[in-house]
This record gives sequence, structure tokens and C-alpha cells, in this order.
Amino acid sequence: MSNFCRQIKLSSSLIRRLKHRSSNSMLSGRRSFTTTEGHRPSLVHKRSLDILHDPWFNKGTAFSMTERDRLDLRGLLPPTVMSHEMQIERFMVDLKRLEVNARDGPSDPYALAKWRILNRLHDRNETMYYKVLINNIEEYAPIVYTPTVGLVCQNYSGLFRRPRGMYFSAADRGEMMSMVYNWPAEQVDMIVVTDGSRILGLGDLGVQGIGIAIGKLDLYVAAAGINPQRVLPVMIDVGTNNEKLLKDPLYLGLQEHRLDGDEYLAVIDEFMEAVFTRWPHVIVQFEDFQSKWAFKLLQRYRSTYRMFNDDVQGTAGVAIAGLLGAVRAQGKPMIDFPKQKIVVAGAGSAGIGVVNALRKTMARMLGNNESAFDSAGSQFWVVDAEGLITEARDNIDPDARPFARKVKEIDRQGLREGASLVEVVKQVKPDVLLGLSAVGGLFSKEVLEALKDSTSTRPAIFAMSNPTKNAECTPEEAFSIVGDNVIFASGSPFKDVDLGNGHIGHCNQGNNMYLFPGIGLGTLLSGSRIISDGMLQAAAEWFVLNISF
Ligand SMILES: NC(=O)C1=CN([C@@H]2O[C@H](COP(=O)(O)OP(=O)(O)OC[C@H]3O[C@@H](n4cnc5c(N)ncnc54)[C@H](O)[C@@H]3O)[C@@H](O)[C@H]2O)C=CC1
Ligand SMILES: CC(=O)C(=O)O
Ligand SMILES: [Mg+2]
Repeated sequence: MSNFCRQIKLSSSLIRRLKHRSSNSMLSGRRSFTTTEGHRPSLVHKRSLDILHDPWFNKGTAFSMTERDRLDLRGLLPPTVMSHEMQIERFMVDLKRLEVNARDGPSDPYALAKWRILNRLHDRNETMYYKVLINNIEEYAPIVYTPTVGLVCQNYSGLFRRPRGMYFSAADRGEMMSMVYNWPAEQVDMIVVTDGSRILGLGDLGVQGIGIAIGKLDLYVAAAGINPQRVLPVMIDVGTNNEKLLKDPLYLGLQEHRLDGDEYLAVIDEFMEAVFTRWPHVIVQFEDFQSKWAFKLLQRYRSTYRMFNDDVQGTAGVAIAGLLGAVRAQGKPMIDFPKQKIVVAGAGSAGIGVVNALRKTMARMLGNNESAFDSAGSQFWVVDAEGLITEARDNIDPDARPFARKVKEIDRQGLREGASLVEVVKQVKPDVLLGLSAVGGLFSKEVLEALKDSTSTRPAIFAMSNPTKNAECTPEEAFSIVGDNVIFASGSPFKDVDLGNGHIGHCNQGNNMYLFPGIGLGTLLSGSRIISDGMLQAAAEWFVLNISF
């Protein structure tokens, strides 16, 4: 904490740089670096992104660390310095692979090809890029965002062409305050930052996770009208625990195991100090941090900085709006919401974020006192990889503890610690089955058949895990097994289902993309110093009261 609170001092390298910058401008800004052949020095009048955007001078990841420092490029490239031979090898691997998505990616076989074309347009002409996106948002959101962005992140080391955003690595400790001045924009309104540790449901993708920050910011521009010159995607590369990436010679990130503990915190603290020093009014969205850090970092920064965690808080807002909408679709009054029995599969940042917020909404409807809060808590059954979470569990995760069921109570329900999802659904007969487990197909035939006995006339299935192949079930499975009256939502988009009797089974998308652009815009416009739970709650409730499904 002492690091976090310490007074901000200009690092010696920043002072060096500022002095260097002013003396350099007197010398008409000329600097030199070695050419791609490595023999002759090349004189350049440009610096920072202008060099990377100039095909004559750009060497991309082949700029050495000294050159990066000298040319104000530090932080504008992935941390690994590559030889020209490796750069060419990486390019050739990608060229020969052509489209990889037909086998395991989005159902659109051209999704990756479309992403490449859009990405090139993004590099060439931002105005046109965002016009294309805004005018065709339904068609291209699945390309720049989930599901295609998942495939893009998985293949980012191959797809990488022109850097976008900033990279801070564990090797930059002590330098970040200086590095933020390499970003050319005087004002930044929105930062989306990730450490790549849990990208969608695809696990640890290390430095390649920058793709998710870029995709989310595209939606900030397209959906909330944020100025594209004032957005900044950020990757904090603290290593990766993905063994495949650790061995891949073409990987662009640090090839060492993830930092942990105080060392990890020191890196994130330094990043937060640096960006809020240069842009005191910026909003920082934390994205796809593994649950272990998602909650801790949220607690650490939420009352000091203008920040929120999208997976914990944005997802919760969308789930509240969706489930209040489901009550309305069941033909019941809103006040019935606290009676809904909710089974949640997944107790990570998303699952626990959602149950916490749903519980608060229910408690507010029941009178907002302690007994309302207790009573709301009994509406949830949370199942993780080890089964139903109860107070009998050893080493229970502190974030999940408030939702651990009492042993005596579940005994009466015919359940026990670690009961399987199918057993829980059979015994509880829930109104809502919510999936945030990242396990594709978890809502098996058996689980869905058990849901047929739900006490609700219209049970809701929210298969919210991303990307498409991680969805807990498909809409076809939901409608065909549970029945035509199911209320279905998924994290990634699915097509509506023809139920064959003149009826359509509607697939709604339950994704935090419907909330985070509004959270950012609302915070900017209101000038709010922090982002409170109350603001998010109000956003979710406004959503359901003002949007008709
Ligand atoms: N639709 C949306 O807006 C959002 C969707 N998500 C999705 O939610 C998923 C989970 O994200 P996090 O919570 O951050 O991940 P996480 O990895 O922290 O949590 C996953 C949880 O699922 C549990 N789990 C694993 N196998 C299970 C099984 N067989 N049965 C029941 N539970 C099981 C794990 O024990 C863990 O509690 C990801 O796929 C992510 O894409 C996350 C945020 C927003
Ligand atoms: C949507 C989102 O934030 C996720 O799947 O992590
Ligand atoms: Mg996320």
C-alpha cells in the first residue's frame, strides 16, 4: 500500500527525456537509428507513433530497447524485441495459415477475413472505419467484438501488424510515469486495460489479450460516441502462465511466468499512478483480469480512481436488466423479482459479480434492511467446478462465501456440499439458470431436461459465457429440450430459432457491451469522481424500465 500511496515523483528518466526533448527540438528534432539491415544509421525527423506509421522508417517489433527509448517508442510496441528473421517467419506463418477460423471459430467462415479488412481500414482512415461500424453495428459488432475478437486474440502474434494502444511490462517498472508521455494524445477519456489473464472464456492469452481492449474501445466509439482520438487500449504484460505461449518462439510478450503478490500489485499501482497523473480525468475500465485479481483491484482502486471492472460490474448490470425483463416477460409484476429462484453456474469474477448485484436489487425491493438482504441471499444456489458451494466447503473463496448455502438448509432440499449442477436444478426447480462458467455445453441434455420441471411458466436460460463455443448451451438446445416458452439469452450472438410452428424462438444477447459504453459516457458527462454501485444499479434499472424487449 505504501507504494500505492506514495507521492508521485518525476522519474529520473522522465526528467532526462524532457531535457532531451527540448534540446532535441533545437536541433530540429533529428534522431538516428539503424536501418533494417543494421549497418547504416538512418536520420529521422519524426518520433513516437509517427515513426511506426511511416512504412519507410518503421521496423515494428525489431526496434531495440535503446532505439525505443531514443525515439519515444517505449510502450508503443509489445515488449519483446524480435529479429528481422523472426518477424518474417511470424508473417509467413500467418500468411500460409490463411483463414484459421473455419474449424474452431465463429460460425461465419469469413469472420477473420472480415476482421483483417476492417482492421486495415482502422489503420488507414478512422472516420470511415467508425462510419462503417456505426452504420452496420449489428453485422460487425460480432467481428470487432465477441466472438471473432476471441479468435483474433488467440492468433494475435500472427495477426499483429501495426501496434494500437500502449504496452507496459514488468520490465518497465520505474519507467511508466515517463512512458505515458509517449502517447501522442493530450487528452484521453477512456482506457480499457487488461493483463490478458482470462480473455473471454479462453484463459490466459498473455500479451495477445490487447485485442479485447481494442474491441471494447471500438464499441465505446461506435455506441457511445466517445472521441476515437481520446481512447487508449492498454496491455499490462506481467508474463503468462500459458505453457504453449511460453514456448512459442513467435510470441510477442514476456516469456516468463506471471508476476504475483506484491510485485504484481506494484506494477498495476505504478500504471494507475502514471495514467492518472498525465490524464487526471480519464476513466479506466479493467477487463478480463483473472478473478483472483479482479475483485482485489476493484476494492483497491474504486474509491480513489475513476475506474470500474467490466466483468464484475458491467456484467452484473446487464444480468439485472435481463432478469427484470424476464419477470416482465413472464407476465409478473416487477415486485415478484425477489421471489425468483436462481441457479448460477460459475463463481468467478462474472458469476460472483452478478449474484452480488442481483442480491442488492432484490434486497432494495424487499425494504433495504438487513433481513431483506438475508432473505434475498437465500434465492441463489451457486455451483462452481467443485459443485454446489456450501458452508461445509474447505478453503472457500472469500468472494463466494456470502453465497455458500447453509448445510442444514440444503439437507432439507435433498442437496449436499458439491452437489452436481443437474442435482441442483432437479431439486431447486429454478426460475433462472445462469451460466458464467466458461464451459461450453455445460447445460447438457440432462440439465435442460431437469429444468423442464421448473416451477416457472417461462424459465430463463442465460448462457452468458463467451465466445460462442463456450456458451453453456445453444438456443436450439434450450428451445427443443425445455420448450418454446423459454426466455433465452447468450453472451455471444446467436441467430433466432425457427420453432417450426410459425413461431420464432428469440435469442437475446446478454453481454456487458450493452452497459459499459453507457457507464463511460455517463461518468464523463456527469463529471463523477468515482463510479459507485448505485450508478451501475440505476443504469441497469433504467435499462429495463425504458427498453421494450
Ligand atoms: N456475457 C457477458 O457479458 C460476460 C461473460 N463472461 C464470461 O463468463 C465466463 C467466466 O468468466 P469469469 O467469471 O471471469 O471466469 P473464471 O474463470 O474466474 O470463473 C469461472 C467459474 O466457473 C466455474 N466452473 C468451471 N467449471 C465448471 C463446471 N463444470 N460447472 C460449474 N462451474 C464451473 C469455476 O469454478 C469458476 O468459478 C467467461 O466465459 C466469460 O467470457 C464474463 C463477463 C461478461
Ligand atoms: C463479455 C466479456 O466481458 C467477457 O466475456 O469477458
Ligand atoms: Mg470481459
